[in-house]
Amino acid sequence: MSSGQVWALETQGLRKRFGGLLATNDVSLTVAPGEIRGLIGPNGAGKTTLVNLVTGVHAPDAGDVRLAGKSLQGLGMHQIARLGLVRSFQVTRLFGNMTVRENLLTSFLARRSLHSGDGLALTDSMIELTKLGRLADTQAKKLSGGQRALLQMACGFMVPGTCYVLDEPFSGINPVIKDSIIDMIVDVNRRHGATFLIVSHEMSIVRRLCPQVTVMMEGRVAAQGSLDEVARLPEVIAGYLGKALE
Ligand SMILES: Nc1ncnc2c1ncn2[C@@H]1O[C@H](COP(=O)(O)OP(=O)(O)OP(=O)(O)O)[C@@H](O)[C@H]1O
Repeated sequence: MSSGQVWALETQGLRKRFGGLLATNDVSLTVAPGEIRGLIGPNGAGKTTLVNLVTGVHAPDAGDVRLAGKSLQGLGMHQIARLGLVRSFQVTRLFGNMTVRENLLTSFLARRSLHSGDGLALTDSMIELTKLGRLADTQAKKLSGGQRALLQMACGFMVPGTCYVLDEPFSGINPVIKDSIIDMIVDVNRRHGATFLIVSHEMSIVRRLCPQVTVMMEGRVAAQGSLDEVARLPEVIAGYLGKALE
């Protein structure tokens, strides 16, 4: 990469202390535009803290976050989201009495001021991507848990994000829905050039989705490379207590 590279997402020396514990300790990483980056590491490594710092849930004690070259210093969660950094969709609320289609359209309309696009067309394309076509006019409360998770994620993609940060998007989700979520991420990445930072413990999915992963351990970036490269590093193996990254 040339030195003039503008990263989709960049953290510089991010530090966050909780009492005596440095949850993130000088974390610097760069994610290129259109990349799908994995963020892995053992329990307690600081991954969620990093996500919270990047998305403005926590203010860092030191360091900075840049989105497309612009510092996010001092900005709150909502301001950051408005700039196009969109967080995991586990928190997106669905309206149980509304249909799948209405939920998607509502997500679009709630952020209408941010769009230049056509809400109906985007809704149709999300219904196609999620393969929820048969259920498009079904109320959200009648969906299975997995289908609801899929719809929540699709609602998140109705936000015009340039960079999506997904924290454990596959946890507790059945394999069929997992595949649909993976397809949706790949499609949003290819079609809209969106950038992703994905925290996951599911190595087979990380291997499929993420050409490069960043490994965090004890609050620091311990390694970066392809999953197979980093899985061979002694310090990574030791950090996972000798368990293979499978
Ligand atoms: N709000 C908080 N107050 C105090 N300690 C916290 C807080 N949030 C996180 N921590 C601590 O910071 C460390 C890093 O936690 P974090 O949740 O970021 O790790 P993680 O890599 O996401 O772990 P996991 O994979 O288990 O979710 C842990 O020791 C955790 O207990």
